[in-house]
Amino acid sequence: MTRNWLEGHDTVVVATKNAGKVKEFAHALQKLGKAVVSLHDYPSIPDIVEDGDTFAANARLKAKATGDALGVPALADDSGLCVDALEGRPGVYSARYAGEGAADSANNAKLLQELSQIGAALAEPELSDGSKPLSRAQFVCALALYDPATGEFIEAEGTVDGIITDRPHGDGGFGYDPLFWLPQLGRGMAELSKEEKGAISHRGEALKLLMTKLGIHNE
Ligand SMILES: O=P(O)(O)OP(=O)(O)OP(=O)(O)OC[C@H]1O[C@@H](n2cnc3c(O)ncnc32)[C@H](O)[C@@H]1O
Ligand SMILES: [Mg+2]
Repeated sequence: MTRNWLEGHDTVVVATKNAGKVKEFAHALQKLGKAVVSLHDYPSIPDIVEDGDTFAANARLKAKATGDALGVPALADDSGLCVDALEGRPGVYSARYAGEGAADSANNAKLLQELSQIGAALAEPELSDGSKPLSRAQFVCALALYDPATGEFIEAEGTVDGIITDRPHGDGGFGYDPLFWLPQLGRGMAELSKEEKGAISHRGEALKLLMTKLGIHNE
């Protein structure tokens, strides 16, 4: 176990420009009495090039660039969707699947279009609303917490398995959530509250592991 790097910090810097991630971290860290600030609060930090080959490498890049710029510990999240029928794509390219700066809606449309092009279909019954299960998939989240004072990282990774369906379910969450069905719950990821998503998601799992590594017990 490492010392608790967040001790003495009422605010955690999360090295992200993704508003959906900010909301989820704010919700989770509020329970520890910590507020969250993000790259939206530091517009002078230059755009960080995410050119790592893995989620973990990109999370380290974002945490280091931000922590070094601000001189305080920074937490970064690199995450994405790995779809079995697409041999793990879009993976680390999830944010720019439909092009640089693509909106979530464009990425979701591209996912359905590619799966339809290759005729992806799971040999499983339709859902009760008639939507079709197209492929197994996994959300992955790599977290890196970086301390600029020592150059050290603490890292954690989480995953959640699900199924991509041919139509959306729910309008909560962000990103690919509307197309991600959780057969184990019989609900879509975008149908879950923040609390429910945090309890089962890739990000929730990674965060729990990170907190354990920091010696913080959050239950
Ligand atoms: O790099 P930052 O600034 O953190 O923001 P980003 O949106 O670019 O984040 P990533 O580079 O980690 O790319 C993650 C992609 O995967 C998607 N994604 C990540 N977590 C997700 C979740 O919990 N639910 C749905 N989609 C998710 C998200 O919408 C992005 O398209
Ligand atoms: Mg990104």
